[in-house]
Amino acid sequence: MDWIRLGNSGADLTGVGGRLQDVGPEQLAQHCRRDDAWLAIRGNVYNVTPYMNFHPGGVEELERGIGTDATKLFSQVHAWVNYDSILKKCLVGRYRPRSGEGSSPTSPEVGLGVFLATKEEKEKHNVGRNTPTQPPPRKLRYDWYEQEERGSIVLYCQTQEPSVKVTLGEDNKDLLLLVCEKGEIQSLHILLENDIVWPPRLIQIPNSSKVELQLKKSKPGHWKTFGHLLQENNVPSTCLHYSKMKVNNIFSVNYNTKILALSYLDQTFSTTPVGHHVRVRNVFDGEEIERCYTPICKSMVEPQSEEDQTLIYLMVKKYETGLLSSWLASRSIDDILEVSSPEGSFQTSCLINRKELYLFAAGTGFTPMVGVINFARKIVIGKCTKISLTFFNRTEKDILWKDELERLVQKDSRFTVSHVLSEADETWTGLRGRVDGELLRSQLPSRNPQDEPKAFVFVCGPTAFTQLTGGLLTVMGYTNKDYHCFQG
Ligand code: HEM
Repeated sequence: MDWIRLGNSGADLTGVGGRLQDVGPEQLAQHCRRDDAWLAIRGNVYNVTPYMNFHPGGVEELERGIGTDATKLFSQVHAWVNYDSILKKCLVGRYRPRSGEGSSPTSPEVGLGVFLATKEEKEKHNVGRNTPTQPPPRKLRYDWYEQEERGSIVLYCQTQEPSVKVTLGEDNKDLLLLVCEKGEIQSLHILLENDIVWPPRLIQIPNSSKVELQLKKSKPGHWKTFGHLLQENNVPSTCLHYSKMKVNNIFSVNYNTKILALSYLDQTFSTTPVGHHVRVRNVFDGEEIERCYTPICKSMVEPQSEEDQTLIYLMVKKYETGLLSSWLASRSIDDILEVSSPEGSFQTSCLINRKELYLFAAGTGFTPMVGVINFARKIVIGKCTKISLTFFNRTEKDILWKDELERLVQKDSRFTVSHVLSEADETWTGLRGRVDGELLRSQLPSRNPQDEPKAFVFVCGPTAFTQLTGGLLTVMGYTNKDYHCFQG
């Protein structure tokens, strides 16, 4: 709490005035003292000087990483720690290893979190400007083809699950596409040849890094061209950007949990990569409080409608002592919320050749599993043959989406669910207890280091649950390449 308070105090925790900059290895190495300590984790450089005395593992431990790219060390010790959230006020900029090793350098204005900024903001900040010393930016490759009723823009991305934001102007012709991946935002701003109908449909082609945006023409017919390109940009991105979103619909899940369907205020929608989360923030008595939520889908069984795609679904559990969660759970339709762009470190590439997925979730730690299950079910090449969810809750009425999970079991024979209750009543015939070695061994085969790895494990829940499960997995022979812990 003291650390959060310090972050909200307005003090400059970056030590450099908050202006984001590129940092190379030499500059990073100069900040290697307890009273002037920077370190890099997953491409971002943080000033950890003010965090030293707050680090739960102690000053000496944190000192082992300072002045260096501490990504490996950090992951070895506690890959599950949500460093980007804890250190967000300490962000100095992007880590730029020697030329050839990393991506292109940054111009100062790029840290403006343009991914979810409006076109006006983008123009105002001229985010695409490059200084003459910069190498040419990697451009987003795309293709276009059409049929009588529809046109399609195919984007060739770098990863399988990029974050994509689509905005259509009021004239229904002015189309802005923003693709955010690997710390960069690539944009295409197109004035289409003719009007289209909102919303377009975004399809992530399974097993490929291609994304297809299907545009429904307002009037069927042949277009000579797809329109003309107004601007294309590539800018590094390090910051979150908050957008105002409206509560479009509310669905009850159980006695203390709801699903809020949120929409942008204009013709915009965005996708969240698997396992990534957004933040919702609000100010209470002058203090800003935020909480992370992993967007889910409306249903794991029913196909997604075009409208569903334009909405962000958040499963919100009301915690009696949680200021933000109680506030969020009491929102009504048409209320406005502030929601961040997606963030997270999970990459679906770790699932390549893993045919069996074992998911261990406790309480709302279930929400990242929804995206993982949906993604795994879509894999065509190197298909998953087993998706096993072990879901820990206190009582039967706490189980989230119990019916939906049952429906999925009926629909997809690869999917199984085992519920484990810690405070079950006498009528409960399923598993009881908390996570321990015996329970884990009953749900998951041990990993033989001689065998080709075929299983991948996901864990999400409260910190104690995640830590304990992570430790038990290690005992069962799983290495940190075989499992991923989402922050609970
Ligand atoms: C890179 C060098 C780092 C090292 C060697 C290191 C080491 C450690 C160690 C040994 C612990 C104690 C684990 C235990 O008591 O079981 C710990 C805990 C912790 N560290 Fe770090 N740490 C590093 C960086 C960081 C950074 C940059 C952050 C910040 C965001 C951080 C946040 C935490 C947190 C939140 C815990 C408590 C974890 C928990 O209880 O699950 N650490 N660290």
